[in-house]
Amino acid sequence: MPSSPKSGFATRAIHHGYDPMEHNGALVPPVYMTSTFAFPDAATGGQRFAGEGKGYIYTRLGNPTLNLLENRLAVLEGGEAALVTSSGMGAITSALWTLVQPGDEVIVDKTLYGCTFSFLRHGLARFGVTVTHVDLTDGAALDAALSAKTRVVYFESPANPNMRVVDIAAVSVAAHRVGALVMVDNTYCTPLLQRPLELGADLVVHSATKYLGGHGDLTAGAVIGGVELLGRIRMVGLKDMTGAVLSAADANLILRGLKTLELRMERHCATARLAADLIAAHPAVKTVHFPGLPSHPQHAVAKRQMSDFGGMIAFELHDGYSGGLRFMDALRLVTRAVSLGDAETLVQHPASMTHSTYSPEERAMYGISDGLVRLSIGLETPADLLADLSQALDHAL
Ligand SMILES: C/C=C(/N=C/c1c(COP(=O)(O)O)cnc(C)c1O)C(=O)O
Repeated sequence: MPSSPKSGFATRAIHHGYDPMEHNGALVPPVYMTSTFAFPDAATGGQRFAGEGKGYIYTRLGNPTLNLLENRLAVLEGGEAALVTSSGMGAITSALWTLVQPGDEVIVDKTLYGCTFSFLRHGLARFGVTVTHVDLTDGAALDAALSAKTRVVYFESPANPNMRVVDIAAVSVAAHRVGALVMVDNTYCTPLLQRPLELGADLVVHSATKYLGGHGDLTAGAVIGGVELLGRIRMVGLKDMTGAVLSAADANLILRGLKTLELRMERHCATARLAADLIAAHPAVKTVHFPGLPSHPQHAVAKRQMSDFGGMIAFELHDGYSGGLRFMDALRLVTRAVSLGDAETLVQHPASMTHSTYSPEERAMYGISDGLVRLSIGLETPADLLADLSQALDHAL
């Protein structure tokens, strides 16, 4: 096997779990574009359904291309097992439908991606699950909210869109005192910058649509954690509750994306630092939310649990939403679009776009102001990007 668990991140991302000499010398893993798998005889078919012996049955239950991607993601995140889904929401809902039942409680951070917020508030809550929003940057608030009914503590760090950073190790210690599971959405960081399982979390989820795929050409998700939990999430949440199966074609694109993940994240991070400094210095800007700035309220936590500060920036202009509109519409290189983690730098307005699932009152309560603008810093030549941001900010004065 070309790589070992002791190999570096990029080596494992490129080589883990695949040896060309076991596949006719094919450098690139074969893509199993099949929905179902033949049984050598009827008895074997029944044994496979009974979970006896190895062998594939049906792609929604498992597929060699998906399994290679799952093994690679597990080793990168430091987990025992992983499963992949057709979207980030597919990963999140497959996991939560498996883990909670009526009468349980889920404690979630105040700021979440809009559809995650909506699933929790308007989905799970309709089925007798109590969803409590807590400021998870406040340890005392979490301690006061935890109870024997708490099944899961869920958060994003950094959070979409206002970049709040949650202390993963501290929340994990508190949650485990009452026997709750800790589930961290690691989309913004990727396992290169942050590995929540190593900090005490029980599960990690990703929108692999973003940095892991890295090229804006697919939607996908992933769950990584212990083998027992992942087995339950696969056979309950994914197989039956959501059916959110990933295609082998898109799994292959993510395998390709992982090969350059380390290189891409290094570039995203380096350009984002330059962009954050430029934005913070511009007279049109009131506040910049970037974990790498000393002014960030959780800068010390970010420095401790992240190896770099990522490619996402959120900021507010003195002239609020109207200033934000002028800024966004003046951009010529940056693309006005939702999503993030692509080669192309993207800009969007959370209050009217990705977080429009929140009511105005909820947005005010959960720290998503009408004037907030979100940037996903891409891979363009930094000087070109900074020039575009600078000229567009001048329009927001
Ligand atoms: C349009 C989508 C955006 N985000 C999505 C997202 C998901 C959900 O991931 P799928 O979109 O279902 O792959 C999960 N977790 C996080 C932190 C996310 O940002 C967006 O913000 O721009």
